[in-house]
Amino acid sequence: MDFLERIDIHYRKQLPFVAYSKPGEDRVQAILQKDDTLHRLKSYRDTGFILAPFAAGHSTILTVPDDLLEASTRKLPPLAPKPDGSVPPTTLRDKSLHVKLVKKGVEEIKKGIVKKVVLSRRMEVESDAQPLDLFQKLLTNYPTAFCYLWYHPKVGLWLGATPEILLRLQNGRLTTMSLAGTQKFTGNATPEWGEKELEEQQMVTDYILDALEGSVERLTLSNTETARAGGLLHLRTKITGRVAEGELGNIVHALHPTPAVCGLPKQNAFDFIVRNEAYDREYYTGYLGELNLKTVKQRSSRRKNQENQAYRAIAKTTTLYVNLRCMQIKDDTAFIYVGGGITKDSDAEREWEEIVAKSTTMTQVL
Ligand SMILES: C=C(O[C@H]1C=CC=C(C(=O)O)[C@@H]1O)C(=O)O
Repeated sequence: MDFLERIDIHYRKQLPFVAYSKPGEDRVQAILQKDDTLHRLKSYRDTGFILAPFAAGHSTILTVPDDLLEASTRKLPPLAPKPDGSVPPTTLRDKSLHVKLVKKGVEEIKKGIVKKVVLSRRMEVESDAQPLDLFQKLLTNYPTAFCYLWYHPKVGLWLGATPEILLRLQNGRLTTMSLAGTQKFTGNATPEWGEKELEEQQMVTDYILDALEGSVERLTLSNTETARAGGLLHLRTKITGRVAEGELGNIVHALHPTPAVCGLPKQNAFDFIVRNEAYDREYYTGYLGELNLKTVKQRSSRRKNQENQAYRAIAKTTTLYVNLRCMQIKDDTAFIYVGGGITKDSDAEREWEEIVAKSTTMTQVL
């Protein structure tokens, strides 16, 4: 039985699982939990796959690695999106509400209450697509993103293709990134950036450095570069350092939510978001990924089994991604979550266009 079939059977039995592919890797992995217990994360020493919300109103969920699967993405049948399948699910009402929200955010900045705030919305599209087909399209379309399909019968079904890593920790070496600023990719992978985007991204870099100082040694920054994410480009600076044993939870809490998804100062931006966005972000702009897991091949000698290799955890690696460019599927509706960083120089119309462009990462596969 192949990788997709096994996941499909698990999903039909309404049992929790997550299937995912890391940026640039040509393999897809899955963690299957054998029963439908809702495990909440107790400690950052736990092992499994976590899905954490933006705000504390929802739980951080741990998918327990009862069964681990892996396959080569090259062996999965590629599913390309429909060429005309990128109509953004927007209405005039959506637009006017978002423009109003952004203008309110800019006023808040002018009053000096916040310096930056990330404002988002949830768009709805009718869809009867099969989650596994959507996941395959994500894999085909966004090989440089972290693509995932996450399911728990007591929580719901989420999927996405995010360009942003929250952190990676392996053998005491920490990697994170400051990712912000957006423009459409129009063929030039190294375009000019405006002041607004440069400033917006610098704020994220400064925040991360400040948050990590004290708990991370030998902090090092890469040059700031342009990173492509589907049809979009962002500014990215990679940050690395050394971390002592047992610091993971503190580092996650110091980083999340970064100004790439919340704002500055953090608490004021957070309060503004909760009071004004008028919907619940749930797991959008939260984070997800492997916690203290390292998978190592136990090669099967039987050839027909080679797609479904079994794995066991032997060393501790944590790789968490920020849950961006994602959607939640409920019955026949896909809820697409998108947002953008607002600074004093934001133009509300342009901010609207930016989130419409971001929404096409998901609408293209629907
Ligand atoms: C909040 C989102 O993107 C963040 C990450 C990269 C660029 C962003 C921006 O340019 O605003 C956002 O900070 C989103 O995609 O919903």
